[in-house]
Amino acid sequence: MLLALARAKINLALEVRGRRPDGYHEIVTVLQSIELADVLTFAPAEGGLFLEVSGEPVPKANNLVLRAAECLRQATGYRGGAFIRLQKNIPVAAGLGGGSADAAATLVALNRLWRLGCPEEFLERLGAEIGVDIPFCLRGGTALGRGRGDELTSLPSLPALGVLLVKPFYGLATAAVYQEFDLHLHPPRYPAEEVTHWLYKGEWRLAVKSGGNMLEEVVFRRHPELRRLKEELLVAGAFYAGLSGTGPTLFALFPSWEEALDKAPVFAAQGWRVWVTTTARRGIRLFRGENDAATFTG
Ligand SMILES: C[C@@](CO)(OP(=O)(O)O)[C@H](O)COP(=O)(O)OP(=O)(O)OC[C@H]1O[C@@H](n2ccc(N)nc2=O)[C@H](O)[C@@H]1O
Ligand SMILES: Nc1ncnc2c1ncn2[C@@H]1O[C@H](COP(=O)(O)OP(=O)(O)O)[C@@H](O)[C@H]1O
Repeated sequence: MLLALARAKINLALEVRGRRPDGYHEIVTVLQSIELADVLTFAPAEGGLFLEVSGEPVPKANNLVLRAAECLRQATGYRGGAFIRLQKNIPVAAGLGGGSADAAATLVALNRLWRLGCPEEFLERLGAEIGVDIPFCLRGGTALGRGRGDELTSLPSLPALGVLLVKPFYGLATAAVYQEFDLHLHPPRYPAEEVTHWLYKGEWRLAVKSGGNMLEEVVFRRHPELRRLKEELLVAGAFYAGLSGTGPTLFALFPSWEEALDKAPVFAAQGWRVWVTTTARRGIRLFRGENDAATFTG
């Protein structure tokens, strides 16, 4: 049996440079892994792929875990199956890349469980066909994403900073936010370039403070409560506060986990969902466990 931790991501910066002929958007983004993670277990099975889900509500049908497993089987011609359990801790449709993290963990774990020996680059390419954030979730740490967001360059790591995640009870669909972005004119901004510049200089404080997300304006226009929330997170002393991906989660960066924890109750008391975590240097972690295939209910 294998156990995998699938870490979520935040976007320290996100620039949208325009639409591509393939319908996607050309973006430049700085992606950062965080310790908030889903937990998945994998055991061999005959006769197909079986998934059990607990925790945050996410549909089983068309789940990215099953999509990733099926893609790996098709790409390699492997015939065996797996029992997979997903304990969903990362909120869904939140801008935190939870589904991509699960798909990435599935590719890594099944590659090991099924002894396929696929190289990392192969898994990254396969992952990119399923979702553009999957290559980053495989690699983890801090990285610059170009193109659709899946052409990656690893960047110097941040120290372990405290991360306060604050989310409303609704989710937002990625495609809908990008579509809405196209309806408006946006002044060009280059936060990803700035963050990257300061990270290479070893100035992580300046790096995180120069972050920004060009999708924020369209999301804030429809959800002015999120604009106010961002202001309050900054007033609470965050180095930086902003929308992660297409949202609706806002993240705020603090010098330590304790300081992020200290601020959390204020926002929880206002009725937001909150999580306290830290930045992470890795994406997926794999552990070998006891063989408990027999205890699976499938
Ligand atoms: C915005 C970001 C930033 O990291 O993350 P999330 O907010 O989704 O977490 C990513 O660009 C999303 O990543 P991901 O959620 O994996 O996207 P996909 O499933 O591949 O694409 C969903 C849809 O979003 C739109 N899309 C996605 C990426 C991109 N560069 N341009 C787009 O226009 C397309 O309409 C696509 O069909
Ligand atoms: N394992 C999974 N975890 C989360 N979402 C999933 C999963 N499988 C499929 N989905 C679907 O993918 C969509 C995006 O989910 P998610 O990755 O959580 O959001 P985001 O792209 O905002 O980071 C949702 O509509 C959800 O129903």
